Amino acid sequence: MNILDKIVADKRNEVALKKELIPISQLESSVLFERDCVSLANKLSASNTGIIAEHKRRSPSKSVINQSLNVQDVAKGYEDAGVCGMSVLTDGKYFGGSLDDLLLARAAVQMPLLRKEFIIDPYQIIEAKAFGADVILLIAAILTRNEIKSLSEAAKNLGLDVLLEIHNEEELQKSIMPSLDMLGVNNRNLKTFEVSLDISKTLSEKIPHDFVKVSESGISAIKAIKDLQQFDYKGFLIGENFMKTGDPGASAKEFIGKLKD
Ligand SMILES: O=C(O)c1ccccc1NCC(=O)[C@H](O)[C@H](O)COP(=O)(O)O
Repeated sequence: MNILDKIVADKRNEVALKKELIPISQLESSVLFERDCVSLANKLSASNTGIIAEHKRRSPSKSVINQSLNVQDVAKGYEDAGVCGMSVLTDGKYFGGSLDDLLLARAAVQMPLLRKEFIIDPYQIIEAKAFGADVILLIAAILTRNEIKSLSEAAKNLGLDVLLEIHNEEELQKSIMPSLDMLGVNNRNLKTFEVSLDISKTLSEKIPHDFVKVSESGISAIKAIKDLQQFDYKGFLIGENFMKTGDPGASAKEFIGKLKD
C-alpha cells in the first residue's frame, strides 16, 4: 500500500465516524454556510503573481516543517503579503491540520481559502462550506470520473470553486468537465514523493484554455515561477518554502516583491 492509499483508507474511516457524530443538518446550520464564497479562480486570473500560500505543519514527505506557529498569524501575514489565496491543510493524521485551522483562518482574513483535504465524500464538501472555505481540492488520483463529476457539481451548487489536481495525462483526460474552475498540476508524485516542475511544463499544452492553470508543490525559486508563467500558469501553490521560515507572511511578502521586479 502506498502513502496515498493509506491516507485514503484512513480518510474513509474518519468520514464514516464523523457522519455518525455530526449530522449534515448541523453543518448546514452553521453561520458560515450562508456566506458568499470569494472566487480564487477570478483572483488568479486578475493577478500577475498568482501565489496561493499554504499552511502546512508537517507532511509525509518532509516530516515536521513548522509546528510552532499560530494559524491566524500565518493567515494575516499571507494576506498582508498580497497572496491571492491561502491553502489550509485540514488533515490531522498526516499533516497536523484540522477544520479548526480553517475556521480560525476564516475569522482572521477575507481572502479565498482552499480546504486542502483528501475529499472522497460529499459530506466533506458540506464541512468545507460550514467551516469557511471558498474552494475545495479534488485529487484525480483517488477519484473516478463519476466521483469527480458528482463532487464538483455538489461544490458548485454551494458556490465553492473547484481545483482539480492531476499528475499525468491519464488523470487529465478522465477529469475534464465544465464543473471545474482550476486545473492544478501537482509536481509531486503523491505515491513516490518525487518532485519535478517538468510535469507542469509537459502537461500545460494538454489542458484546455477555459481552465485556470495552477502549478503545485516543490516551488521555491522566482525563476521557476517566471518559467511556468511562459507555460500559461496563473496560480502557484507554495507550502514548505514559506512555512519552513519563522515568519511565513514575511517570506511570502519578500517572494512576491521579487516576483514583481
Ligand atoms: O507534501 C506531501 O508530502 C504530500 C504527501 C502526500 C500527499 C500530499 C502531499 N502534499 C500536499 C500538497 O499538495 C502540498 O502540500 C502543496 O502542493 C504544497 O507543496 P510544497 O510547496 O512542496 O510544500
